[in-house]
Amino acid sequence: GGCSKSEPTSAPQAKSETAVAPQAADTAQQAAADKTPQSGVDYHSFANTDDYRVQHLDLDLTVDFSRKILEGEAQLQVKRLNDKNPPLILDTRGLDIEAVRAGHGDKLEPVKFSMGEKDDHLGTPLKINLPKNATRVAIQYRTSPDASGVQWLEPQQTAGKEHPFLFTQAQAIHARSFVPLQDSPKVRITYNATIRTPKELRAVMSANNDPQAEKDGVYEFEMPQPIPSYLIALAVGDLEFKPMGERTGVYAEPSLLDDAAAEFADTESMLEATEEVYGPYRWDRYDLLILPPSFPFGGMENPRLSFITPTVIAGDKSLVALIAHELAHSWSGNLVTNSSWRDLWLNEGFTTYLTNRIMQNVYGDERYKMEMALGYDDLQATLEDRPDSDEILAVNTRGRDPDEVFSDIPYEKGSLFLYELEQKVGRENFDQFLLDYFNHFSFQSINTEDFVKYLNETLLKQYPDKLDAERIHEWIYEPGIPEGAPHPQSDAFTKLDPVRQQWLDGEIAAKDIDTSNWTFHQWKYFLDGMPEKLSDEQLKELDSAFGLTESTNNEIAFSWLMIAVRNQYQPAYPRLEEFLTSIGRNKFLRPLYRNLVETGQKDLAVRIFEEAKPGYHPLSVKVNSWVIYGEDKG
Ligand SMILES: CC/C=C\C/C=C\C[C@@H](O)/C=C/C=C/C=C\[C@@H](O)CCCC(=O)O
Ligand SMILES: [Zn+2]
Repeated sequence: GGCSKSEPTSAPQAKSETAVAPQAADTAQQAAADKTPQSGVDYHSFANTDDYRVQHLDLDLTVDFSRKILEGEAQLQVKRLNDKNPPLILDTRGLDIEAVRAGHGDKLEPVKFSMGEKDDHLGTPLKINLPKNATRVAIQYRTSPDASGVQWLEPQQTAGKEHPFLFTQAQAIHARSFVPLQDSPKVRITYNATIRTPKELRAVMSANNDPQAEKDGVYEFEMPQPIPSYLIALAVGDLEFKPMGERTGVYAEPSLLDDAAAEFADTESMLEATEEVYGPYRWDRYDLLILPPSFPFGGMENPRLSFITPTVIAGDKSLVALIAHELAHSWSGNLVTNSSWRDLWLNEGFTTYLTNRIMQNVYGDERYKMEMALGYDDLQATLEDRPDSDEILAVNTRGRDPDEVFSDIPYEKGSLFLYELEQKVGRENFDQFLLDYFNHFSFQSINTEDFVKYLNETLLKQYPDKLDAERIHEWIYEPGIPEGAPHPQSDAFTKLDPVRQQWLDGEIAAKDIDTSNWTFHQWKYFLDGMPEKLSDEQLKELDSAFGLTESTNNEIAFSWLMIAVRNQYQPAYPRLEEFLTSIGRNKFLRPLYRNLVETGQKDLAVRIFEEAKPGYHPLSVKVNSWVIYGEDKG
């Protein structure tokens, strides 16, 4: 599968034998990428990024499904930031380092290297003694079968059941489990890759994929824009492509392709709507890759190719806000990036705010208000659930596993903060601010203090009568939500409250409620607002009137199963088991397992989890082990 250098449709380029000269990123982009954040340490990386900055990666990996490993070579182009010449320290986790060479260009000589002490959360530092002035390092290595950032799927875990599948998930600190590098979002690199696969499979990456690439077992990729390591991504499987618009298309297993292309047909409109307000799309194409159901998230914003769960293919476009979210990351997160995981809200709060705006633009005001109101309700639930320290936007992640700190606080509280700014200065003025912000920091990694400094120099200075520095500080550095914060509501929801109450009071039968025009949002609101306890009769009446146990909409099924678990409604338990063993998305798994444990049903949780575990992503095994066993059982 030769893949062209820049245009996704040109003929495969002849492959040179020596290491491909690093593609010079656009110098302005690289200069932006090299800007060291003004402050802030990344506690989740061993890399000595004050001495060296990796600028480019040339990767050459062979995919071995029989041994479940990736093996080959990573060549790093390294920029020296001083003349001290200390060892180059890189992040690894579970990598078997075979040999290391260093030097200039393709004149590389073997050099001494050593593995440091292993850390439970961070993995193992790789220390490399560099010859004076060496700027290129070549590391021969292989990954381990249980690499934390790679899932190897057997054919029966895929839609087609014939071929194996693999995909990587690097966010937050899992790139180091499949590439040795400076695994910190403060470092931005361009990359080229050669991926060698079994001939019947196709490889795709967060790079310039070529849908015409011949399935000959060798695929070449280039990512010419500097990106943080958590956005390096690879998938290999029985993948075909279907275009949806001029710059958008979908990769999926053949049996899913048509449904996925129909479900996400509005992606091009979303792309255009976002560009109109927030500036040009910098990444050439915006394609989607549909993963098998074990994918642990709704989506992952890998540049040029968002990885998407099949659980949002609902048949009615009801769950496409997820696509808007991953697309919006092309501005917030991928173009302007958090320089450490403490600052995740810069990625996710901005992206959640942009998602709501895209949904309003493409699907209208009512849907916008429902999405905002559901987000607000999720935030309230999480604020009750998390310790105060985790409610802070610039959250202290030091010494903690980012996967454990992760919640929807940076998403929904961050978005609500930006919504308040919009309400105070006016939407047009706020959009101008965001446009300027994305342009000012494009291809840079910044931290919370960089953002606050920029806000003080712009919006706060322009509207001193409308904005208050102390309140902004409270939003960012204090737990909870400031007094008087906006509370988004939806008429489509508020009119459901009396209907739900009339049913609960026995004044109306479930079958007499007109649900014919309800969107998934209204179903979710109606079900999530049910009291903690319902009688068996009530549960049976809801289920028989609305067919909830058999709902094919995974969000509706999830809300219903949460009710079924806390009421031990046995008729839904076969569906519960099928749901937990066939889907790997933690947004659904964690609350259901927690609900089972907290309602005295731990034995059932253990039995289902142990049965489902071989099919779960390593991340899902880890985070749900915490929920069920209260510790990391691996
Ligand atoms: C404050 C926490 C700091 C860092 C955590 C960063 C990442 C943690 C990792 O576990 C999650 C990464 C990927 C998330 C991908 C998609 C999410 O935006 C959506 C998750 C919910 C869903 O499934 O829709
Ligand atoms: Zn996101």
